[in-house]
Amino acid sequence: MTENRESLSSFVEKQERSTDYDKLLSGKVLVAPSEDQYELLLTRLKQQLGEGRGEVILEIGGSDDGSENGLLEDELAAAVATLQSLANTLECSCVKLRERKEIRGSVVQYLIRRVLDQSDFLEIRVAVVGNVDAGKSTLLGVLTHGEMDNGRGHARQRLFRHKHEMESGRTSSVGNDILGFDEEGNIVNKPEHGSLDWVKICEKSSKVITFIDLAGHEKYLKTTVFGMTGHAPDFGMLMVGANAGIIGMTKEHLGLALALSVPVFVVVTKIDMCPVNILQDNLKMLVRILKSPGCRKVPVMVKTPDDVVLSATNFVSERLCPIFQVSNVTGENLDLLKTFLNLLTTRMEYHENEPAEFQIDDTYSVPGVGTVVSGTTLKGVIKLNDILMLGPDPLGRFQQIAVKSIHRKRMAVKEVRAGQTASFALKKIKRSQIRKGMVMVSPVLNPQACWEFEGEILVLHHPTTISSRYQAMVHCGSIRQTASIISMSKDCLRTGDKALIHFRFIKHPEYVTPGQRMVFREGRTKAVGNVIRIVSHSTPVHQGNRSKQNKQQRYGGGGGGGGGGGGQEKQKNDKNHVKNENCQEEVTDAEINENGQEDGDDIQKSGGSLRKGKSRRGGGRGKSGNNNSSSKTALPDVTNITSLTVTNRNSTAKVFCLFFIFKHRSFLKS
Ligand SMILES: Nc1nc2c(ncn2[C@@H]2O[C@H](COP(=O)(O)OP(=O)(O)OP(=O)(O)O)[C@@H](O)[C@H]2O)c(=O)[nH]1
Repeated sequence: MTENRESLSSFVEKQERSTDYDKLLSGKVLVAPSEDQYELLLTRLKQQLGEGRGEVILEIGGSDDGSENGLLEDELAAAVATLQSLANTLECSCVKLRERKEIRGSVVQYLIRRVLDQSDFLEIRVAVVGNVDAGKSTLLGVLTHGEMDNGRGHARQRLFRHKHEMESGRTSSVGNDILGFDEEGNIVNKPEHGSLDWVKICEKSSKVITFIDLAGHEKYLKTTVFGMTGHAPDFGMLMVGANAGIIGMTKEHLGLALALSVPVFVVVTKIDMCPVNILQDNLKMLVRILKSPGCRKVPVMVKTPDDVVLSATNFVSERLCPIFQVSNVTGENLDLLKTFLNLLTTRMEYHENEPAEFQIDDTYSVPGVGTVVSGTTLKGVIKLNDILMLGPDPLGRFQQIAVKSIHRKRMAVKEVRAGQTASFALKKIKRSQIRKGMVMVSPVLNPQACWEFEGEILVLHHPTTISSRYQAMVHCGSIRQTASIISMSKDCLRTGDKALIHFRFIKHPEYVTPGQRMVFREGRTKAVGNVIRIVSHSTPVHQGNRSKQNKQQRYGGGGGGGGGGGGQEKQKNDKNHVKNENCQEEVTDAEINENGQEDGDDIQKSGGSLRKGKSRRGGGRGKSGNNNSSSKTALPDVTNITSLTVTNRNSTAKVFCLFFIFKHRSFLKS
């Protein structure tokens, strides 16, 4: 505990020294400002609110150089009155968070939060990860519904979205749950008959925390990675069961958050049922892992309201890792966690003045409304009736689309800004024409899809070596598609190696932009990096030219750099690719299946493409074959698999013919 305090205070000291501490708003000038000083204070506070997207935490009476060791009682009262007047002028609330005594007097921290109109609120996204049974869904149920758990899965029942989740008690899809805070920091969630009215929550909230509830089981890892990349979380909440400790997927999920530079805080659950010695051992192990050279975090146990404010105000740094110990059954320490969530501020920089960019992470068909897409606005502002370019389709084309209506957390709004998630109802388009990973962007961007791109990646884990022709799943924003390595800046890659890699998507072109973070993954093999360069791709214009164009795209004509292959292989691939173009609906179907039902993780073999998960699961729908064909067809390196399958199919056909002839020999003779 003492060690913990030391690490937190030394971390905070370093942070404060390294940042340009705002003496104006924290200093004595607040006690009795002149008219000019008041104007200056107003301008500075406005600026800080802008930087903090509508809120800021201010400290009065302290300074980093020790020149002001707190304010006397009457000074403090005057300073607080000035701050409150400034807040009122800017239509903000002013809530006291914490007070401490220094040599001379008090140092106080205040939360200044802009009072927004009913249709607006600050949005923070928290991805909830951790091993199966760590208590993720239970904690979210308890936080959002305000009712304790019974230790036997009572609280999580409200959050499950599928019958099989109810039955198995396991989350399999990406879920969204919201927790609203008003300007004073009070929770506004008020369940009525067990369910929450999202619109009411949003209307009453100044800040809404969206929890992206991810699956803990390894077989749903692909969905979990999608949640981390496609839903653009601001923070990661890593859940650890007190009695189980760091087991199963915990390290994998922590590694993923680190790889994607998502700041993580840890919540240790079930402290009510864990013997003290086991809890201590597991905490020691957790701290050791967080401090290890691979993580380089500064773990801090959050035990008091003071710790909460300190860790929340310093959490913008990726290095600090607050640890909470809670019980979903007794409610112990849940208040600390709630206060912490209320104080979280978004870490991402969003560019509202740039042309609009929206990434689609889900599609729906709503009766009476039509096709609806949901996702995150990455840049710009999107307004009702705006015309955007939607794409790329399987041929890499974009089409104009009009925004019919906009919802933020189920609440109808007129516009949505960068950093906010939203759902759009679209005019004149079928759901089957849209898939996850597509984007809607401003026409001024003149968007181009690409088959190939260059990325700089670091291999975090691979049991052997990665070489050209290796295939794995690329996760990049909400894009999730297998890509093959065309060439690399090194002959082969092992764990820890970094290289510049030329990738090629195997199914259809995608919209990727330089600088985007990406994960390249196959089972537990994982590499992370950034998109460096797009290898441009000329979009086919005429349907009639499809087959020729595709041939060109696949073999370098359209984008250059495609792998070689014999003439026969080319023909085979080309034929199969034409089939691919028509598989849009099937792709969408498969995606729905992944999100909604059992989500078998794609397991792909090096140099081949054996999609275990999908083919196993997709059988029921009778469409899985196409998935196989699309992966088989795309690249020369998988032709061995293709010919193998074809041979197998031929031999099956031969056996069937022989059986048929044998069975009906008498009839055939006659
Ligand atoms: N005693 C006790 N039980 C808890 C606590 N938190 C969760 N549980 C129980 O632990 C079990 C597993 O909780 P879940 O919330 O389903 O775990 P999960 O991490 O969401 O699991 P997946 O959805 O499969 O990833 C349930 O039976 C909960 O009632 C806690 O703080 N104390």
